[in-house]
Amino acid sequence: MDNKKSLIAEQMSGQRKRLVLLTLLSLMLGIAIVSQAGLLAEAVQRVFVEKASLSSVALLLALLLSVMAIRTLLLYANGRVGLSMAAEAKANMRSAVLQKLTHASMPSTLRGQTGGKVSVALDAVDEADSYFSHYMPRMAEAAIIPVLILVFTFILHANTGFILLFTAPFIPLFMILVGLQTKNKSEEKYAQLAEFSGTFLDSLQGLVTLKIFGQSRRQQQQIERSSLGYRDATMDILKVAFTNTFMLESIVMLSIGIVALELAIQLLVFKSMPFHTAFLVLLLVPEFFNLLKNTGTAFHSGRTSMGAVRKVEQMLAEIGGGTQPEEGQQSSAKLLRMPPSIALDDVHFHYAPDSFELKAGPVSIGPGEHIAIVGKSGSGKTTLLHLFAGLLKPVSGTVMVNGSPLTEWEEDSWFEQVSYITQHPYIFAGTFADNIAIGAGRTVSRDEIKQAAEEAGLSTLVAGLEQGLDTYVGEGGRGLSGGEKQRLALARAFLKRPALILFDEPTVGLDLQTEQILQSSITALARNATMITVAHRLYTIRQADHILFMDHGVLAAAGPHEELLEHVSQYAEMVDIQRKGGSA
Ligand SMILES: Nc1ncnc2c1ncn2[C@@H]1O[C@H](COP(=O)(O)OP(=O)(O)OP(=O)(O)O)[C@@H](O)[C@H]1O
Repeated sequence: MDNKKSLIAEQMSGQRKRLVLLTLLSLMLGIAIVSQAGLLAEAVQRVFVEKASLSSVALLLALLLSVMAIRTLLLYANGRVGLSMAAEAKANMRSAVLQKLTHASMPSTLRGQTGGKVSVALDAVDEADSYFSHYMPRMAEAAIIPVLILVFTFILHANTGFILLFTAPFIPLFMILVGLQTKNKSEEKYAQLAEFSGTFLDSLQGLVTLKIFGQSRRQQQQIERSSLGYRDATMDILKVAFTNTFMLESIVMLSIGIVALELAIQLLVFKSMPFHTAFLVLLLVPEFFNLLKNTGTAFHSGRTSMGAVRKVEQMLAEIGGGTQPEEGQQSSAKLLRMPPSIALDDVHFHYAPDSFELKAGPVSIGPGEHIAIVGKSGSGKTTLLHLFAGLLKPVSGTVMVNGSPLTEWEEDSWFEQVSYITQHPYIFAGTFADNIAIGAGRTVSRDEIKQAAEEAGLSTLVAGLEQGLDTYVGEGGRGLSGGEKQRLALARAFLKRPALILFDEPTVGLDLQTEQILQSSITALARNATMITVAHRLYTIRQADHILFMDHGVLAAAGPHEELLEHVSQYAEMVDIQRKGGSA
């Protein structure tokens, strides 16, 4: 997406046809308003001044009724066009946010508070609605109809034309002043809402921790503070809105009063104009000001929307493109489903310029080899695993897969080959079966899901549940232990049959039986795959073909276990500690 062009301008340029339609509808509406006033003035003139019979004006009244009906229809059509513009724009903005989040590099996606992002993606995008459904239709009307009425009034009675010409500019002038103030306030409101949502979600997720540390009262006060901040920001906007309405009403009343006074003087004192003309002008003037007044209100909500859209733009800019390759630069080369060879060619990575740095390479992993990454806590094991997975992009150097840079392989075909079993797999709100099925990336039969659950050692657990595979898990559902979650992630992997397995071995001690189930399932899964494990258990380390030993972000040594034991003293020390402690 081109960030230099504003999000609203981008949406508008995609909706040119609807904009033309809005302009045409507004023109027709203007003609209907003038015709309605003309017909009404004519009917009143004939019935009340010329005392014509009701039957002689029947045709005129029928015509008047049809024009009124047409005017209503045109207003409805105008609203419909605005609503469809808003629906399309909101859908586009949400998909832009989602696309950015899914395609940006992992660190930039994770930056900032989740609650804040949710509030921007939902509430701020929703607020953009009124720009398209309200502001744009009113602006199209304001650009055409008042001009039409003004020209017509000048033709009928030049004095009124001059009064309108003199008083009307106060309305847009006032709108601009108020609008500028509202835009900043609205941006402030969305910043406050994002902060409030972020604090609230954080507190909900960390409720147990807060309770244990006796911090729930402090957090409650913080929520209260951010909710009051949001309230104040909203009240500020409402204050501006009420002042705006009051001022607009005053200007309109005053202007209509001046016109009415001038008409009365012309009609009664100077007797220089016929009743028909005076009445017609008096019908048109409120229409003129009503339109401008509606535009004023629309302008206010338009500016509020623009503030919300600015928040969406800011979030898109903050997520940024990361180190994602440009579109078109990505190759369409598809990987074949077979264990890949992976190599690191002097890879250098950091999360931010002055943060943790990782240097690794050259490293070469053959197809089907099983690798263990070991090292102290914080030495960069998980970061290295993410670099292998392509979840993080190196700052310099290259990750090679089957002899070509990883970026040259089609991203989808790469992730189709990979299964990543983290220590804390994410369980989506849904049934056991749904959660296992997402591993396949295709529609799978109930039998396949059952089979995968069995292979991952989940069948005893599932059999003990009243609703079996249809039990709700994840948020709002039945809770799962760490070991159960990892087995569920394994079941996903069994459905997928990956060519590359990335495994973050649990650091917490699982009971012997669970550990054995996990171990034998992983071994079965890895039979025909390349596997890279962040290893904490001596057993896993010994079983690996090669060990990558990380020390303070640097790949300090690589080779088979026995060789490292013999030649790398720090490695030997670490293994010794593990042997004494059982596991790291
Ligand atoms: N998203 C991030 N942004 C900035 N720094 C990070 C980020 N993730 C991790 N780090 C830092 O990078 C360093 C390496 O982290 P990493 O998770 O790779 O270590 P590890 O060896 O896997 O540790 P452990 O065994 O404790 O899980 C740590 O100092 C950590 O604080």
